[in-house]
Amino acid sequence: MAKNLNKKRENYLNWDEYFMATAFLAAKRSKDPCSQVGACIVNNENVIVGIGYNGMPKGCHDDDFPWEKENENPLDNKYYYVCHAELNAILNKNCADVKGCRIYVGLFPCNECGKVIIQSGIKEVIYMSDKHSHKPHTIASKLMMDSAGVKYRQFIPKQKKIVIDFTEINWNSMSQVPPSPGRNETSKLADELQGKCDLNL
Ligand SMILES: Nc1ccn([C@H]2C[C@H](O)[C@@H](COP(=O)(O)O)O2)c(=O)n1
Ligand SMILES: [Zn+2]
Repeated sequence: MAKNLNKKRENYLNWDEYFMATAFLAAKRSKDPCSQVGACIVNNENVIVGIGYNGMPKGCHDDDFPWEKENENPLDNKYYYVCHAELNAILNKNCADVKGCRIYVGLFPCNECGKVIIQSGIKEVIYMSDKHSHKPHTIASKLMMDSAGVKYRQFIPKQKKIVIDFTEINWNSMSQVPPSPGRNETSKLADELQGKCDLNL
């Protein structure tokens, strides 16, 4: 299918999709075998000012602390140790403060993160899943946010998946389709280079 190169692309990501996808990408860094959560903080100019994911504190090695969740000794479960994505995103901020910012996060923040969000001055939470909505830590978090005037809303994706394809950058600029399947990567790459640069490989 030929691209119309005179017109603006229409299927670009909107801001919510872009920032939620960024939070989900950050979650891919998590070592938690059960739940990978990412968070992305954005200022009023739609600039990302902090990113984080759930993980062990700095200096507490991933291999030395437990990832279990149901051990009868709480010291052998992850919960006392792991830093939540929202906390890490706030602590990782690359500006003086995050006052007036919004935070995109995969899971609705727990009460502890709710407190940190409120105290940091973040004004809006955009979350993907509210699967723990019935649990006291989520209810407490919402009670505090309601009282403190922190807004929250669920992100409803228009599309279920956003694909990142590292080979896309090599596709022919006149076509939206990837190189035809069934040939090895080297010959596809040669075709692309020839089409773009006429190198006569
Ligand atoms: N809003 C949230 C909720 C949870 N997390 C982290 C904390 C743990 O690493 C994991 C939850 O573990 P599970 O009980 O599902 O095994 O997710 C977070 O970072 N932010
Ligand atoms: Zn939390």
